[in-house]
Amino acid sequence: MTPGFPGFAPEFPGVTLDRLQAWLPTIGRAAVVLVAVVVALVAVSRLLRWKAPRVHWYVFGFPLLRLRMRRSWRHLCLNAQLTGTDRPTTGQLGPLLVKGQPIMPVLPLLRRIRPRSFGATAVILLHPGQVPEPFVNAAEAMAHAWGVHAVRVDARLRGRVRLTILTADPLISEETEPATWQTGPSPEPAAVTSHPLDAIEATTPSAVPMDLAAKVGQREDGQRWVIDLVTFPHWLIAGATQSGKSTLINAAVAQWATRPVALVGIDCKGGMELAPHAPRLSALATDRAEAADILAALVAETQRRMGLCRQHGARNIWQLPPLVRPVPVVVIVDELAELYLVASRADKDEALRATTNLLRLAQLGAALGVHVIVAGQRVGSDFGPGVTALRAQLAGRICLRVNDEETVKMTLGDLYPDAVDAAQQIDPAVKGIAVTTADEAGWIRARSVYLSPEESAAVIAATAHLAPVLPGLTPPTA
Ligand SMILES: Nc1ncnc2c1ncn2[C@@H]1O[C@H](COP(=O)(O)OP(=O)(O)OP(=O)(O)O)[C@@H](O)[C@H]1O
Repeated sequence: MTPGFPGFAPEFPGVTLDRLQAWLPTIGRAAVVLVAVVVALVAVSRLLRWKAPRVHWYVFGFPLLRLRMRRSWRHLCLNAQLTGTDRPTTGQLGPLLVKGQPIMPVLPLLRRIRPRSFGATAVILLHPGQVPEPFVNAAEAMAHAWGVHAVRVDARLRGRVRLTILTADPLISEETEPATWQTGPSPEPAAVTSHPLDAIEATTPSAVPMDLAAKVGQREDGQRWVIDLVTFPHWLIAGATQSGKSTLINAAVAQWATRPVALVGIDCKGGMELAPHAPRLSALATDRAEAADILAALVAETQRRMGLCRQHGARNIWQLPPLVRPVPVVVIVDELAELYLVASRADKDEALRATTNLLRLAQLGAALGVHVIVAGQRVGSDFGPGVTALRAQLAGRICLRVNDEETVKMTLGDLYPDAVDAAQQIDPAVKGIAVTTADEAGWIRARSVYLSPEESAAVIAATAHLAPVLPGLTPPTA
């Protein structure tokens, strides 16, 4: 019998000292190869991360994230109370009815983890009896467990929730967007999108609204940030001073200015913000008395459009024959509070007239091609009951950094309660970041493009001749 290695003999029969000595070079070579492979992988990973971050993400980052998600799923569900049960939580024990926590909780299924350029997406299948709310509340816990920047939970589908996993904050980057799309597409009104009103009753192919989408920045999921007046006819923009409100409005105006659209400015801070757009505006109010007059004239114009639609049996201006169809009007109100503030009896009447007409425009305007963009540093219930009625009409919401919780809640809380936290966490050091309405995603973070005052002025100068004249309104003297 071959002399055995005493310690090994019982556990590894056949492994002898001689054999072990014979294997040593092979084991050594295998170890060297293994170390070389690991070193090479680390080097390739670092190089890719530096030179081609996207390839690095697909080759290394995403498989590691998926592994982390799968491994932590059980603990995450247990700790964040995301589990369901396949047994009733109440039962009978002798004469007693007992209620308790399930000993064998059932995990919701984490499925379809797919790589995306911004991170990943996944779907969670809910068990019967589960609701999406705990998953929405657990978004922060998921982000921590998986070591990612943020997890967005979309709970609008039945029986499942969709996760958007962002590995890093794509909005914090030194790079600026190329100027080609900052200043808008060509002024041809040919580009069209479907209009929600046409789904109700479409008449002729020409009854399609003009493209009223302004590309104003980048969303955190990598898509363009678009303010589309066809999808959401009216918008509320809240942002503290120096948060990037004017820059955002400039970016939108630069896009609408290139199309046959009438732009009207209401800037009761003496026209300081909107005056640079004056050459392209069809009217500009610089105080509340002027604002009340302009808004009254626009209500009259809205009523005229109503009559026109009635006469032609149309449900919106896009169904009118092209020859009689009026141009869309975008009314930009900068500093909403200035319309509502009241210091005297005379102020009260003027404020009431201005704000009532603004509300009427928001109520009636959508189908008649009159759109309202309302901006302010603060939006509060102390403005009066009219402000919540106005807010109810403004389906598009944008919340830049603001200074008080009430403004965040007023801007987002009624439609997207789970967006309130995200808006409160906007970093004051990074300008132009906002939480915004996003058609298919509910809400999303986004950052506006930076359009310098010179670039903005150049677009206004180049498009000044396109400013339509509206009935009852006088264009501002530039
Ligand atoms: N998207 C952006 N990227 C980079 N810088 C930006 C962006 N948006 C705004 N800024 C910068 O932030 C500063 C404030 O922007 P802006 O004037 O638009 O803010 P605001 O909210 O209108 O302030 P105010 O109410 O005081 O006029 C400006 O210096 C501007 O250059």
